[in-house]
Amino acid sequence: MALASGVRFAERALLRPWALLRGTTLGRTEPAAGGGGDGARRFGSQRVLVEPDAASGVAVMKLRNPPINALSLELLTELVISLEKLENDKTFRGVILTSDCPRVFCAGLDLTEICGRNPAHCAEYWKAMQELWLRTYLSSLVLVAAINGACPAGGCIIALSCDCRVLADNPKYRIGLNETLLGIIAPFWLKDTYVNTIGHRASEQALQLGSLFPPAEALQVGLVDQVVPEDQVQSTALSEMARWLAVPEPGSSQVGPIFFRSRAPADQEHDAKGHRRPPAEAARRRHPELCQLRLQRLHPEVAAGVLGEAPTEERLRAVLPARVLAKPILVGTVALEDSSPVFAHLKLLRALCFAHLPRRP
Ligand SMILES: CC/C=C\CC(=O)SCCNC(=O)CCNC(=O)[C@H](O)C(C)(C)COP(=O)(O)OP(=O)(O)OC[C@H]1O[C@@H](n2cnc3c(N)ncnc32)[C@H](O)[C@@H]1OP(=O)(O)O
Repeated sequence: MALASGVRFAERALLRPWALLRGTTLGRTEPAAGGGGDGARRFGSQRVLVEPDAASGVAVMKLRNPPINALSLELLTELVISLEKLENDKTFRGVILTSDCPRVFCAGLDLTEICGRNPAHCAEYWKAMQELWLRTYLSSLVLVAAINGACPAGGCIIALSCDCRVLADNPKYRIGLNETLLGIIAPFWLKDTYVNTIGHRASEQALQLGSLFPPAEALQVGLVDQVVPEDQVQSTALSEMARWLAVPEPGSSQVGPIFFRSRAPADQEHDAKGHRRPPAEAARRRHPELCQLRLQRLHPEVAAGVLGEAPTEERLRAVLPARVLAKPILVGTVALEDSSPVFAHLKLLRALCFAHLPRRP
């Protein structure tokens, strides 16, 4: 009986997906029907505005770090805290990520957090960036990116870690991993996600060329799932969310991680008997290094001594404590062109990645 009514509910939801999301709008918050208004209360922080709707179990999270939503340390931290709060509240099953700044979804890393800053600050910053990735990539919530502006580099990283991407049809809103053009090579965990999303050859080309795709091309290559007129981005994101959440329990609470990682190799997704692994475990198998990051801290020796001097693997090995070196750590995640004076200080990133990311088994 319960099963039958659940199926009927799902059918209704598929026919009218937005019905699941009554009370939720973007840009304003309507009282949740029958919810006593509790779901309509906004919360958040200075740079992240959260519009929760308890009735639908969906929250809209808006990045609000004008003018371009650069990922400052504060924004990264506030995003992680907001996501954690929603994840810990079992009322919520989905989050729509969008921008509160006109024309820009997110400009990526805040380069002022890296250029000319001391190693300790860079270490803290890079760790925060990785934490955000972990929080989104391994999230048990369904994440939909409502991309209502330009979405380069770190902005694209956030979008890629979502289950679904809806992009506004504006030729100025380009999306992609353009790090190469800044002299940065994307970390391998990012490369893997690109490959999972748009395929091997397309990723190879896009990463090497630092391509930023206009909407039509982004859709064609599979980087986004929908391109819609700008004024329909939010409503489309809500419809997409409803579609994902319409999957009946218990699957629906895990549908994001399962779908997101379903393109991982079968041996990561299934055990020896062919049974599907829980999504979190599959993710950990696919990206063990991401999970280890939680346990690792940048060692003071690294922060203090090596970073500013164009570190090499050998020099890092000479400095790092033996227990860290028990696992080889060279991943070559970020390489930088010394010839670029603007980004000269970004060479710090290289050491940070070395220090944080163990080699893949
Ligand atoms: C492993 C590595 C992982 C990630 C790597 C990264 O994320 S590196 C960052 C890469 N980001 C970019 O390449 C984006 C560069 N910015 C842009 O393309 C444009 O600024 C953008 C986002 C399309 C917005 O264009 P718009 O015309 O609206 O603004 P404008 O270019 O005039 O910029 C306004 C001011 O913001 C400053 N700024 C731009 N990007 C960044 C940034 N990433 N970090 C810090 N500051 C940034 C820009 O210089 C302007 O400053 P102002 O003082 O007003 O001149």
